[in-house]
Amino acid sequence: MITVDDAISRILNRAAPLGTEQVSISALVGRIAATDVKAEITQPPYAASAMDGYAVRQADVLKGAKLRIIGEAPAGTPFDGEVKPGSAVRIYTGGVVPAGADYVVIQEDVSRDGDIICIEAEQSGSSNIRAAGIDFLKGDVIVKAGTSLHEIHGSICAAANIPKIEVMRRPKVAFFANGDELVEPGEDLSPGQIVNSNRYALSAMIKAWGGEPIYLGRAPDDVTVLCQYFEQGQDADVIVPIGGASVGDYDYVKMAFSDVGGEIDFTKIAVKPGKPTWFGNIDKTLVLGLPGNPASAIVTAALFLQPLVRKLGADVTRPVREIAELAEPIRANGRRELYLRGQIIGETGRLKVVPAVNQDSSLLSPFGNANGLIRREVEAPALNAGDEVEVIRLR
Ligand SMILES: Nc1nc2c(c(=O)[nH]1)N[C@H]1C(S)=C(S)[C@@H](COP(=O)(O)OP(=O)(O)OC[C@H]3O[C@@H](n4cnc5c(N)ncnc54)[C@H](O)[C@@H]3O)O[C@H]1N2
Ligand code: MOO
Repeated sequence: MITVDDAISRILNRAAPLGTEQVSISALVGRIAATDVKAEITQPPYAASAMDGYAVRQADVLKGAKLRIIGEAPAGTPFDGEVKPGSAVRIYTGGVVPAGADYVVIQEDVSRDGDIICIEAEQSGSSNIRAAGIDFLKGDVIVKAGTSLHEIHGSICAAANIPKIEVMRRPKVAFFANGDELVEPGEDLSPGQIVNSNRYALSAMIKAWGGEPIYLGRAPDDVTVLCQYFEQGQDADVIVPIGGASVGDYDYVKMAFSDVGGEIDFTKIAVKPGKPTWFGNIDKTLVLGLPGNPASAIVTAALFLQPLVRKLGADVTRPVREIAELAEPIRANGRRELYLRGQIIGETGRLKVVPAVNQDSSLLSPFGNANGLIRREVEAPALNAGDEVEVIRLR
């Protein structure tokens, strides 16, 4: 058996970031920028009025001054003359500030009589003009390579006149559930059957980590059929078989894996839950086998699949260990690194964690509240409420 840290390094040593692809700016959320993105234009492209009013020369804006309107500059249609002393151009928010003008007096501060305006209020403070380029200049880096792209980046790129950008390719993660006992949610259960629940958490987690989950289906305990599942997954970057990882007479997954030419890297990790987790490759496709017990599948996915998916996608985010205060006492640990499910509450720096009462690796209900894991080293001593532990967030 290898340690958790060894397993993570061995997995990551085999993984290099994948290539890049272009996506429309309407589909960039959650992707990782592959290159620096430089603005194609200056924004705003011209000095623009921030208010509805009159573009004038600042030297003219004295209370009581009368100015003659010589034209208008609505947004989209610049005025092509020049504002000379004593004149004004009717302007609207977003309109191009005409030559000669360096101030916009808001319409609330003037009275108008035909072509003449009179400045009624003392002017001070802002010119109400947005200078060209106050957002960014042509050629500025508006998104750095490696940025995890969020909801607003589409608008930032659009404003910079960029309709498509280069992002890292999403790792394709093909996964299947193994076991004769499995049926899909909503089906009737015959004696001995159990609902295939792992599929849902796995699919959502892979997506959340920036991967593209591809569910291959439910494979029976049959080596020939399992071989077909591995073959179907070979276009993916990673194949994740769930279940059949252990040593039972019906745990056929690794048999099928070697029948299709798979090479094992390791077969067991000193971790609880998740001991039967195994890793290898079929040609260029990495294969990470997870145990079938639901809590084991979820915890091992978070510990081992997450860094793999993120590294393939060039996402530098990794599970972070934080310190939290125990709300309940916990027992001494044994010979495997232990990950207890727990509810992390409070703010960073003052976290508390409440361990789930039952830590059996078949249980899903504790995850209703549990949002994280308590990490316990091999042979760690019993701890009391109030003692500090390391925690890792699941969500
Ligand atoms: N003699 C030994 N027995 C077991 C060992 C061992 O070292 N020696 N390891 C145990 C550990 S630890 C684990 S974890 C389990 C995992 O075994 P498998 O990966 O082979 O998982 P299965 O046997 O296929 O299933 C275990 C359990 O989980 C249920 N299951 C499976 N797939 C799903 C799914 N998609 N959705 C919901 N539930 C699923 C399955 O019905 C079983 O109840 O092995 C121990 N045994
Ligand atoms: O290690 Mo298994 O994953 O405890 O239940």
